[in-house]
Amino acid sequence: MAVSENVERSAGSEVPERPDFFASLKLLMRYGEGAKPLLVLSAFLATGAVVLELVPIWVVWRLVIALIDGTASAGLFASYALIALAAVIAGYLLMGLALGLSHVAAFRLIHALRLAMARHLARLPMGWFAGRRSGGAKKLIVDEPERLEILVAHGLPEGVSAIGTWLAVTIWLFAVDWRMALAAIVLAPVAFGLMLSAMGRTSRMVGQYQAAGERMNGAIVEYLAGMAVIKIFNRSGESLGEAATAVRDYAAIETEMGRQFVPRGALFYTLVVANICVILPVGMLLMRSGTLNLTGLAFFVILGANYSQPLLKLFNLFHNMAHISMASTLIEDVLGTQTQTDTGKRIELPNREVKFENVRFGYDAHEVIHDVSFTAGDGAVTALVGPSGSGKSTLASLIPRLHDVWEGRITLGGTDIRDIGIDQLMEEVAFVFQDTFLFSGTIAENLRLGKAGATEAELHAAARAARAHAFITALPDGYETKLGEGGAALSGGERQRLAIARAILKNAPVIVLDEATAFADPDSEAAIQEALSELARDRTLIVVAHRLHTIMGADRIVVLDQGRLAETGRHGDLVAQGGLYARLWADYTAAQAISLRGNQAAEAAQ
Ligand SMILES: Nc1ncnc2c1ncn2[C@@H]1O[C@H](COP(=O)(O)OP(=O)(O)OP(=O)(O)O)[C@@H](O)[C@H]1O
Repeated sequence: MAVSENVERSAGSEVPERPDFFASLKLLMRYGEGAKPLLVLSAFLATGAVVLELVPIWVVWRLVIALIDGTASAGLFASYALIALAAVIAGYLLMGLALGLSHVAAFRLIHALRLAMARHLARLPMGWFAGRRSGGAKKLIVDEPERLEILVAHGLPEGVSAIGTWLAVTIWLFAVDWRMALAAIVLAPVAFGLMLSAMGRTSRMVGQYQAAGERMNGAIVEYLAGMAVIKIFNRSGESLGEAATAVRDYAAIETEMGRQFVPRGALFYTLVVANICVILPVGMLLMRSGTLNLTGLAFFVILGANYSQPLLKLFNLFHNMAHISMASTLIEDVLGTQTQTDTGKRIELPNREVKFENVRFGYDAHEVIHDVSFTAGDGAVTALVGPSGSGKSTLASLIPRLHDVWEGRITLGGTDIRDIGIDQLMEEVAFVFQDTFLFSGTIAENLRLGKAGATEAELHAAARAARAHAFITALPDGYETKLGEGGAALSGGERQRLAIARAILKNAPVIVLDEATAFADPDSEAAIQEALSELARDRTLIVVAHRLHTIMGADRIVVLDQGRLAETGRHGDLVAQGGLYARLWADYTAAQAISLRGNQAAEAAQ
């Protein structure tokens, strides 16, 4: 039990409170295979560029010395000007090249991360998805890796070169005069201390910021997705209110983070370039004492006052570091979430009998399936029935391992489904959902999800068997008709028949069918029943049944009551027993009679 339970429980949508400042580096080491050499080269080139940026400052210093010495001439000025110009142009080119490389490296890393996340997500338990609003999950997978761009494309080359150059020049300054060098660098630790404290303050809020961002994305996606219901109930004001509040909360946190960062951040900015205020008085004192000459002072005034400038390039990086680290922490969390176990084994199965043995399962800590055992015979039709919320859909979802059982086991042909490789299990079991999901794309593309590379003849045969061919060919573009997102252009019955055609194409020996609760019209329902009979032929069919007349001929009916097995048997025997099924049947036939009378009354009125 422990493993699956942990998988389900670790799958929630918790946002960590604080970021891990080393998370980005860990991701880069693990997923940056194609990016690392480019980054090293880029940092190298960027260091060259920053060194070249210092050349004009050195040139000014040399000219000042020449002026002091009285050796300055027009030729000297011209040649130094040329050196400065060449350095500026070369620096510009090197920096361009460095940034070009670092951007390619960033895109490679982001690409590798997205791919790794997409692969990983496909193997996560469904509980992970259920715990998130779709907008929040989209933000996590699409937006968060993007944040690494600032770090990799700008932060690393500019940061490494800035710190490298700063250190090299610091050593140079100390080599010339250690007292003046101390005066030049004394403010730097204070500036960095302030910056670290600013980062610490923002990092404390970044968990809230992230959660607010997920809430905002979720609220907006839900607002747009629920537009039809909102309009019907004329509730646009209130629903917009919820989305608007989420946006305001997000903006408020962002503003507060800015307020926390800016005072210290601005002071960092000021102190980094303020060392001239220390260099000048210390230099004057040393000159007075006769231990520093004018050229020495000029050196520190010109070079010492400017050499911290490259560190300003880190400002933007520092400002964003909490967000970048949080994004990396979240990505690490996703990639570290335990996936479903997969033995990868292919097992020769003697038959396709599905057996539940003392199965327990629940969501979060709440158990909803209690010790259920039954057998769905090979090639037989087994129906799961029970009052709403009794656990029918949950039980069905355990067969293709949308979730793993907590206790007990489910076997297919005598083998625990967790021992069968996921690829094989997916070939063995087709699942037709109650809410049929159709991707935006053509009908043919949607059908081919059942069998990649299926020929046109195969598509048509499956669609005919699913009683879908006629309505497909009646569409203007036939099988090439494009469906809107989620297949919005088709009726519920048509979507269900496409899903059945897809399952027929897949030709899996076990079909799990979560029967749709309502269909648009009796014609459509009759067509679906025919399609289902085709689908069930020679296959093990497990159907979650809502309309009991459709399963009167089932080989076995499994009746659930609040997650427990209440009774099993065939329709006639169960009705005769007078238990829960008999009551459900009585309610169902009474409801049918009422709707029949309603229809007759409507017809009579016409
Ligand atoms: N993703 C989920 N997270 C938490 N609880 C869930 C989830 N899905 C279902 N449940 C709960 O599990 C129990 C069984 O639900 P399930 O949907 O399996 O019942 P059902 O018999 O199929 O219901 P219906 O006939 O209304 O579709 C219910 O109490 C339900 O609230």
